Amino acid sequence: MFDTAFLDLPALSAAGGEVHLPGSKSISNRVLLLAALSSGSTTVHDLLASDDTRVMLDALREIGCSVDAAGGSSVRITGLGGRPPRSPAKLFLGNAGTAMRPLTAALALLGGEFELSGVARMHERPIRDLVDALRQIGCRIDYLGTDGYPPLRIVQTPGVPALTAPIRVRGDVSSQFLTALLMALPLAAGTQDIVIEVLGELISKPYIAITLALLARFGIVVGQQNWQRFTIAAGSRYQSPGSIHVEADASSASYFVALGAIASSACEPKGITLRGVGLDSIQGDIRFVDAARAMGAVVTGGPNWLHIQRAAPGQGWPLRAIDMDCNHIPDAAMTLAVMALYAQGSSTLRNIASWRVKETDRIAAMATGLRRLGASVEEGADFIRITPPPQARDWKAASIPTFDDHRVAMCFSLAAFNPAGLPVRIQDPGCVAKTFPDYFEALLALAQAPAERIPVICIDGPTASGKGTVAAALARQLGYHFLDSGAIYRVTALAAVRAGLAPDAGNEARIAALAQTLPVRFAGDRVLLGSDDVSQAIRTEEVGVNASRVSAMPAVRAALVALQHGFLRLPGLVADGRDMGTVIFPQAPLKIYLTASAARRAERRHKQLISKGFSASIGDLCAALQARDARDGSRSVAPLTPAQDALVLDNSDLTIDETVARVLAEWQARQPFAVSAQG
Ligand SMILES: O=C(O)C1=C[C@@H](OP(=O)(O)O)[C@@H](O)[C@H](O)C1
Ligand SMILES: C=C(OP(=O)(O)O)C(=O)O
Repeated sequence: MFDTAFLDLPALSAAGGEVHLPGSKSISNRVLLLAALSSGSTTVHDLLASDDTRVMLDALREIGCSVDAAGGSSVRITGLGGRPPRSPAKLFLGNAGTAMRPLTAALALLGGEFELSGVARMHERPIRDLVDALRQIGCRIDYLGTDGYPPLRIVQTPGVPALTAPIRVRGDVSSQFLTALLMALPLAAGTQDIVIEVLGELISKPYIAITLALLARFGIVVGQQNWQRFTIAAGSRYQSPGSIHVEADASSASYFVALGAIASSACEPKGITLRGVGLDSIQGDIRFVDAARAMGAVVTGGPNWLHIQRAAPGQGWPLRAIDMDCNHIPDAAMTLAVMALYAQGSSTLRNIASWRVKETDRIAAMATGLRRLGASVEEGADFIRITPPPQARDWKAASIPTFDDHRVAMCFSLAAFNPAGLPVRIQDPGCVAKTFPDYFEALLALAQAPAERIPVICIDGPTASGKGTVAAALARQLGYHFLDSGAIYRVTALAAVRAGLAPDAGNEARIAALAQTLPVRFAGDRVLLGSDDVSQAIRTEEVGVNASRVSAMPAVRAALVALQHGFLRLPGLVADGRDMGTVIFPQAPLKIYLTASAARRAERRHKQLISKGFSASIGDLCAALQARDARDGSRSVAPLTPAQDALVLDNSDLTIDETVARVLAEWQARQPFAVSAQG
């Protein structure tokens, strides 16, 4: 997951390949709660692992259900099965509507003392309609903060309330209130039919269809008339299906359907294939496919797969503008707002008032981001109209605020396909953890950009200048890949010695041949040679000396060029070494030559050695450093010297953090975004 302050996506040019999407949030959290209300255990396969399901699982544990890992993405839930929940309990439910609303109803009916809270935004998301419905049947629920919003306290004596009259609930703010009642009220359906009546127009109806489909899987049949009257038959009992599979998330699919619709396919495989969800999904957001087709996308599909391709020019590309009632696909419709940037004419998305009370005010958030990109946007209480930038030159390089809303972050990544070739900055990309923690990894695995558009920061410099530490920290802060070219020379030296080749001039050709196909891989902090973890082995003094010798061999350096170029991948690279800016990435937009006085570097090395328990003399270390500088600076091939366009940064009097901050400031100053990193 990218948990950086921002993620800069370079302009993307094409996309293709296959992705298996994570599980549906709406199905996962419903199944978890239904399993918790059943007797015995239920194994849930392909469960979504994200913030929303984590808070639900934590809550279920807290109230006394057992939750056991069952291999891979499966968990086994042992339900309460008629036992009272453990109480008192305080439950933190993050920003998960699918946890807050259904748990409120279930716990109010089960009885006990509970406090339900969430993140600050959850305390601004309405819950009054549900609380009013539950109070009608005698449940005691108090507001702990603002009336009508979480946090809530439930203090309920156990025992099922007697329900005679129909229970009424408003359906025009969120369908989750009705879902919550439908999932909880079977607890009270022992000897009586339970009738729920919806007041006002029910929104987001397909989510009620998901609820009914999953209740049926747990043995509860609900009759419904016109989405207004729902009847749970007397004698209904939750019966675990034993095991259940979660479909992939149809809302998450929308970003990849859109990707297929707007990105060209430069090479095979053509288009985007999605696995795990398909045309017969029980999730209403699968209807996003119809909207994407109406805009021009070429979509084919089967029971659990979809394939999407961009239409031929003039036949759906550029996309067609649409005017659509989006009430049935409230989440996926946000993706249409970004697709509208690639359409001819203005697109209007209507009947989306609920956007204003979700993770953020989504109509306002989408309008902000779209305007920053150069679109004209009109917004009303329940609609948004988007007119794309008239010409490629009217697009702007934008820093997109995401307001802690996963969908805002995911949607706007698609703006990186803009015809102006501009990068897009997504602020706080980690907010996708709500439903799709690895979204950006999945996107970047499919997206392509020409090598010259992928940014590289080169950090070259002499030994003990701190370049490795600085480069690694920068890569972490930017979410970029990291090339430790020194480690590559060390691995080459190790591999040569292991192959019986002493690092002598006579073996240059053989070592170069070995370097050509060196099976080196970096996995997090580990360095692998084939399947062998050599992270420790390459750090010995002896390997260091040998690395210096092989690195002076022109044929070896030449053999390692392609391997180093291979590290240049989306979204960008920080490369640390001695010839990154001069030889390997001469086109890099930022080259830093990091140095410090020999005396300061000797001191640093001395501290390092002492901390590892070795004794050393600063004088000797200083002399050794100077000798190494002279050797590196005078070798015939790729001598250590600043590139002509490098910025020489002497960090003799700077800490590592200060050095990183300086380089980052240089990088930021070179970015085209009109708005600052945080703004
Ligand atoms: O029941 C559900 O799983 C959901 C219902 C929808 O909310 P509303 O009914 O508030 O529109 C949707 O936006 C949300 O992401 C999930
Ligand atoms: C509205 C959403 O979430 P929640 O389940 O918290 O309502 C969403 O995921 O877009």
